[in-house]
Amino acid sequence: MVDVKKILLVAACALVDRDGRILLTERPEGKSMAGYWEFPGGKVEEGETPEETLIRELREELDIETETACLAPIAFASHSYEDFHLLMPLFVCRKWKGIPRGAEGQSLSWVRADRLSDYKLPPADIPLAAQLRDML
Ligand SMILES: Nc1nc2c([nH]c(=O)n2[C@@H]2O[C@H](COP(=O)(O)OP(=O)(O)OP(=O)(O)O)[C@@H](O)[C@H]2O)c(=O)[nH]1
Repeated sequence: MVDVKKILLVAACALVDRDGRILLTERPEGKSMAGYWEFPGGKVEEGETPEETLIRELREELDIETETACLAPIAFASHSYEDFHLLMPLFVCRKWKGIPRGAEGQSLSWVRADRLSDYKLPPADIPLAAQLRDML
């Protein structure tokens, strides 16, 4: 039988600060891929656009507010994990209100693009880190 994997649509965001550093968040204990550093974001729920997902996730995860006009799509990941195939548009956001904090207890790190590869990234994110390094 052909192995058909479900496509999982996840929206992710590279928040970029005034010094050009990118925010990574650490996946907490108890979640899949705990200890990996990722871009904030999450699954696109039914009826949401990826931009709406990010506005919601950034509020829930980091306690900051942004808007669609501040989200620029720049790349995507297409990666097969064991249980699903991840399709993940990556947006850049340079403008938001508030100071990002780990509202769900997760650790945060502001990272220069050329240091992203020092972090343990999910396999899907490795090509994205290289693209960000070239683009930012
Ligand atoms: N947010 C985010 N998810 C990523 C990235 N890279 C990557 O492979 N993923 C994967 O995308 C999937 C969906 O992310 P999620 O944050 O909504 O999922 P989760 O495991 O927290 O699910 P849950 O909310 O049901 O507990 C996870 O399997 C996650 O590992 C990334 O850079 N950011």
